[in-house]
Amino acid sequence: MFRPRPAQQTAVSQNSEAGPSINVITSPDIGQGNDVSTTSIPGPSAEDQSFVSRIMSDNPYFSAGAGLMGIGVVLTVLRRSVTLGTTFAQRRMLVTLEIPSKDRSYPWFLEWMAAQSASQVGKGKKPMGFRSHELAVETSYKQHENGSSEAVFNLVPGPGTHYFKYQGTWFQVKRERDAKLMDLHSGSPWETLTLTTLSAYRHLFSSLLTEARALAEASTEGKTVVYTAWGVEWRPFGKPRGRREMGSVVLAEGVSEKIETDLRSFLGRGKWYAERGIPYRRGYLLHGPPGSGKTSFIQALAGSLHYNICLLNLAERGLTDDKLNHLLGLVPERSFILLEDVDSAFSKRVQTSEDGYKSSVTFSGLLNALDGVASSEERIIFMTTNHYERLDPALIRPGRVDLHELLDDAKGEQAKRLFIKFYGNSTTTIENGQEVEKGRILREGEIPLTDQEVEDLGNQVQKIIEDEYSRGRTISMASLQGLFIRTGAQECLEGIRELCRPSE
Ligand SMILES: Nc1ncnc2c1ncn2[C@@H]1O[C@H](COP(=O)(O)OP(=O)(O)OP(=O)(O)O)[C@@H](O)[C@H]1O
Repeated sequence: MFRPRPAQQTAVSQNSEAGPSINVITSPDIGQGNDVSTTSIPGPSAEDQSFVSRIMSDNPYFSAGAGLMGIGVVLTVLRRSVTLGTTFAQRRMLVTLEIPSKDRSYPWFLEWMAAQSASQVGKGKKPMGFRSHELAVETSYKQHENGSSEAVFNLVPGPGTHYFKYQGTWFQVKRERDAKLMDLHSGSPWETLTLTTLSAYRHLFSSLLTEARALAEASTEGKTVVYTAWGVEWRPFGKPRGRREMGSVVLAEGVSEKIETDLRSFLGRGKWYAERGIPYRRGYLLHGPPGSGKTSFIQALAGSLHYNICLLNLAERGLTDDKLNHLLGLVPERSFILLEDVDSAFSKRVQTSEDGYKSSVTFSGLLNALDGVASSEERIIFMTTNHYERLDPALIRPGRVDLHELLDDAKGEQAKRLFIKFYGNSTTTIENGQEVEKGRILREGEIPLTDQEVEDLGNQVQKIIEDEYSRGRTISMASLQGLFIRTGAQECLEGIRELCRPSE
């Protein structure tokens, strides 16, 4: 039976060693008998490559793609090595210092940079300046001897990258502002300064920061810094103020000396307190009518002892017992804590203020904060009030308030001393921290009085005040000061009686 034979037959067989191979069975022309020849094509392993390369060399698209891919790989490797190399070099050769805006050295550094460029400008040189196109302005006020002040504009690096040279070495400063993060206390955006220089000069960081700190301290030297509470921390309020000389606050005889002596003796007894396990703190309460010199005296006393003042307003919005406690535990060194008008802080608390606000410091919270943890750290608290009678006895018991002192309306001899301070021929000022006697500056058209004339007029002032006092009328020291500023020595005598008021 005739069986038609396929002209060509393909079969796949398993090549035991080299994997599957394709056997192509080709038949010779019909009529040439049954001769069958078999050709074997190699499998994908060893032979695979020649197969792939054949396809690639035969196909121009494949070969071009492979070429491009190769270049891409090489470039990626190169790029990566450059990045790694740079990072490595940076790590080995450069050093960076980060100063966040929360750190105390942050304003010091900016002030230092401003001072560097300003001092160079002053000398008529090119500003030291930093190489930059992004500047920010810091305005400060310079006080002249005659009391007038002038605004000084200092250019500091704004957000961006800047370069400057310090002790012959280049530094890069990057000032970055975070648009999303905010300093909740100051309300200003979170910022970071990053200083970079060569590793070999890393020691210059500390000398640069030391210089910046010294500059900041020099600007407060001989001045009193007033701190106020910003959230849970103390921040300087305005520029440091020139010290007020003690003699400029005229109190009734012996009062000033009594408080000063008490405080000085306390300051020298830290060891004594520690040995007995007594908390090292002292409280003072100055009470009396408005304008009797309570705040002025505390300022002058702080200046004379080279102390600063932490001013706390108990009725402040957002102040809670916890915050108060925290703040009193973090008072900057050599500072008095000043609580003004302590009475009103608590009478307001019961009521609600006009805008419906209620402060959340409680009376017991204040007592706890005043007592604090029994610490060996020095704590000096001054409180003032116009209404002594309204104070809760718990607030002013010994241990919380150790010295109560009345600063009253003007007494006769007190008014005379103030008069002589204003119209006498010499006046005391503070220069380089020292009290210096100087001739008084006369106002325009004023004829100077002899010492005897000043004394006689002073006696008359004393007599008027005593006379008024016997009639139950008094005048505050602040009103007298105002009168002496406005009028001449003779003229003021007439004005005193008018300013006297029935005493409360
Ligand atoms: N005893 C004083 N000697 C010299 N100046 C005084 C005296 N008392 C008040 N003054 C002047 O009056 C002004 C107000 O004084 P100060 O604020 O110290 O008074 P105060 O007693 O704290 O008033 P208040 O109770 O209203 O807070 C200041 O400019 C101060 O110079």
